[in-house]
Amino acid sequence: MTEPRPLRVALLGCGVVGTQVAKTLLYDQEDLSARVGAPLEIAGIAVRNADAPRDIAIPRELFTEDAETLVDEADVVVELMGGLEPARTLLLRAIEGGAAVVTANKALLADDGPSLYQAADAAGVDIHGEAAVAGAIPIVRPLRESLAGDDITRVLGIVNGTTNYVLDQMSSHGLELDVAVKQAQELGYAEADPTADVEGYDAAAKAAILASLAFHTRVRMKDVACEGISGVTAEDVEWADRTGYCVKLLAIAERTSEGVSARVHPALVPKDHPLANVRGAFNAVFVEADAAGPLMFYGQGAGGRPTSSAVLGDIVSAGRHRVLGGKGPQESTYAALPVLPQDAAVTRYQVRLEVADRPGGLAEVAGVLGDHGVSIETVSQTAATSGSATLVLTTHAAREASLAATVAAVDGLESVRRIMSVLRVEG
Ligand SMILES: NC(=O)c1ccc[n+]([C@@H]2O[C@H](COP(=O)([O-])OP(=O)(O)OC[C@H]3O[C@@H](n4cnc5c(N)ncnc54)[C@H](O)[C@@H]3O)[C@@H](O)[C@H]2O)c1
Ligand SMILES: N[C@@H](CCO)C(=O)O
Ligand code: NA
Repeated sequence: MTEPRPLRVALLGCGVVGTQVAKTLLYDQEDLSARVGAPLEIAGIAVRNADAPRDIAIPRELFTEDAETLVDEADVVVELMGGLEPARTLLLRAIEGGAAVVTANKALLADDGPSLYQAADAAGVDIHGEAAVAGAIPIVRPLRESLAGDDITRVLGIVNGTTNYVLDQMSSHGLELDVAVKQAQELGYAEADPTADVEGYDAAAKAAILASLAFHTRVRMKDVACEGISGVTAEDVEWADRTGYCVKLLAIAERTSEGVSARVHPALVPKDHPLANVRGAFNAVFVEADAAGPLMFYGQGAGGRPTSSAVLGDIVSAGRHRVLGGKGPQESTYAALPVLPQDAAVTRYQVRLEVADRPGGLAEVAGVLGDHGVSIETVSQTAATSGSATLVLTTHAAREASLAATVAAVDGLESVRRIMSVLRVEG
């Protein structure tokens, strides 16, 4: 039998994730090749500056500044640069040239996944993006393949390691938000511009990908209602703790009788809920499926080495298809369900107010909620400074739109000095 020809892997980008992928391809080459069924070789690594100082474990001759020529020579192109361009153009070039594509780029997949999937479909090549959602955790493949025979109703997850790390540090060590973000950058969790993490855009891209996979419906980044953690204060985290909750940035994708919705926002999660115990940069994704019931996926959602695990799994998968024939699953959007607007979301809320500590104040607030059809589940009042008190109300499930109108009306009451926070309660 003739020896299969080597598969040439082109890496685009050599940062936190790219460096780890390159090192494993070089040093675990024998095992990876055996799993693929053909020798895997690095064709080259495209970087901005081939002379920049880099990890000495990677031979210098692999670096090139000519990404286009490298793409044209490869069987599998692995994009680890991030950003929309030139990533999109290079991947389309790779696909059109007949190469399989692996990417960790959730921003690109959530913004323009359909063009890439359509191009891959037309060219008959694989496109894989396991690392794009929840880093090392296998979640894309389980949704696309293992659960393809079931109906998913809800996906609820902590999918951004940086913000989970930051909220955890604020809660357990009393750190300020910006100090904790710096640490997350140093640990290799944050995006090149950490605003994408802090403002929830990274989680929103992942929510769009999760919703698309779960509901067989095209959900793009622009469809996801997004609020990050920049408005979460040390006081919010402290009050959450006092009232039995943790603050977590959640990505939620839901199917209702009207359609599908996807949103990202900070939320209060009860301390006894498993999501409350997801610490540091770890991620967790809950999936509720009709027949399977609840499923939980948990693991490291960020960092070079954990993320490289998902990328390498995709490289092996794409390589196997090259050797054995066949190709990975295509995009599935046949259900084409309506994508619902943000104010259709229904959740419970915790509203914290500073009120004048005088008779009738609580009744006035309760009256406004009642007038707006928002029902109160629990209420507690704590005396604060002289003459004022902190009122913490938890509501039963209410529509986002009713709650917004209620909060505006409460703010207008004479007895209310300040709306301290309005946080959704999930889980
Ligand atoms: N770091 C993580 O924990 C993690 C986890 C999951 C997914 N991702 C995704 O993986 C991708 C890479 O992330 P990272 O953390 O390694 O980023 P990084 O910033 O550390 O690395 C990106 C590298 O690509 C290079 N690059 C950018 N544009 C280029 C161009 N035009 N030509 C050549 N090189 C170019 C940069 O110089 C940099 O070295 C991103 O899409 C990110 O969202 C990262
Ligand atoms: N910046 C991302 C990397 C993983 O996608 C995070 O913190 O989760
Ligand atoms: Na993953």
